[in-house]
Amino acid sequence: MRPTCGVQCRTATSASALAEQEHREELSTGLPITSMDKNQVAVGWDMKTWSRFHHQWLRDHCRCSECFHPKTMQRLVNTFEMPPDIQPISISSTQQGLKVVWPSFATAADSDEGTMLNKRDQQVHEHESVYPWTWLRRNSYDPAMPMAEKNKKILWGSRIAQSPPTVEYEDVMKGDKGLLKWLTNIEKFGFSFVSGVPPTPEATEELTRKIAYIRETQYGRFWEFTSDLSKGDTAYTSIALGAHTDTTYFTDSCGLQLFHLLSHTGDSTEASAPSSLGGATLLVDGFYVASILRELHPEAYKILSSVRVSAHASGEKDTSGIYSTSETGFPILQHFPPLPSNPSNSDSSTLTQVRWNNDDRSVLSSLPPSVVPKFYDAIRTWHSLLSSPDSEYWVQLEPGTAVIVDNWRVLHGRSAFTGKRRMSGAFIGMDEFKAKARGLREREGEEASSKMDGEAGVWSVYC
Ligand SMILES: C[N+](C)(C)CCCC[C@H](N)C(=O)O
Ligand SMILES: O=C(O)CCC(=O)C(=O)O
Repeated sequence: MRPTCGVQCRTATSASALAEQEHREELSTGLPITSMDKNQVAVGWDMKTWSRFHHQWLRDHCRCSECFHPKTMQRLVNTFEMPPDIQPISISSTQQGLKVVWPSFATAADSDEGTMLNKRDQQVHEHESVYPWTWLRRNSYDPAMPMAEKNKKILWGSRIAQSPPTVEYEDVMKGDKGLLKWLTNIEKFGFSFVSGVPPTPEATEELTRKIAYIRETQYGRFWEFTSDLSKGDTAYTSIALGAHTDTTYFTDSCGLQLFHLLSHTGDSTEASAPSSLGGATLLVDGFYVASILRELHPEAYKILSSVRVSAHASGEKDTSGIYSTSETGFPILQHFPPLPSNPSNSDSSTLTQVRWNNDDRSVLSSLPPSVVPKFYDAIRTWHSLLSSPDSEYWVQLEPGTAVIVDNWRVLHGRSAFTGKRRMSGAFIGMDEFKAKARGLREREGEEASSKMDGEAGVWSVYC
């Protein structure tokens, strides 16, 4: 017997009579007004704001437990068994959301021979879907109704030093609330300190894993490094490193990077103040600097947003081989959707990633000759803004305070140093970071109004 969709099914005649009665009610209940024609359902959010949803879109997006697996959150309804011209038997506004009664058709659950209903039974069992209003509004595509971004980015310059975003280690380790605060800091500012971290590799790794599993690279998983050239990269020296993002030579650059200075002592045995030994950390908000570049040097902005730059890492070529993006290259400033050739201030392209490491930049071999001088002018302008006192935030890390950066937005660097310096940290993938933040947010119930569990199925804001 085919499982029903967990709600009462009705025969066609009673459904339309009931819908008529419900329609009269909805006008008096302040619920969104609904109507339909042969292709779409219209939802009136207020007298001026309407959304339209194609019937097949609605049926394909039913989230009841028969159409959408309640645990795996994967589609079960067979999109391709659904008649392209499917039409509701009835629609109505309810407190729970838009209710639609559909004619039945075979679904994935029915594809198994043993459960196929005979034709008569199929006609009796309509299928009822309920679409929560907030889910519908968030997923409106005609027109699109993007919800106000909850955690708008806060761009910053050197003055962030006055009150840098910080969370307590204890809070992060204690539970979801503290962890979400940390991740929200990263979403807003592109970085966050964590104070009170035991200055050990073990505690630092455990802290990192509160977000997600570590992204392993040619440098290992969780790393401790010092100036011993144990790996073929200048990070393993004591020279100064200008503001850069890491792994520009990966198609998918690492999303987050955590740093925790475990110790820094002079060459001789007496104690020495870390600051006298150098090794200060530099942070720069690449989105802040890009916003200035776009405003003051639009031509340079366009070049950094269009020229495809390749990068490489070949310091471990005997073991990990040669990483290179020379086949494709990526723009220094990546947008979604891609920046149009003649960007206007009003265009909807959003800067999504800064990919900049001048030390790892490979041979420029694909630029038209006429563009070469313009490219150098553009990166010189970019570099001058990145390295301006207004952009640079210098901080002397100390054991006990870790810092994590969004490696797609915030550039980091360091001053040269002497003495024995042990830095530790790890990379985390951008997808893993975002997935964790979404999961915490849903669990925190911040989207409670968009989520409904129970008979009508499981509704999540994101899927
Ligand atoms: C962090 N750790 C020292 C392990 C690796 C540093 C990698 C630095 C490399 N030039 C890049 O930009 O990716
Ligand atoms: O040693 C540091 O403080 C930073 C090193 C660095 O820039 C990197 O690992 O990418």
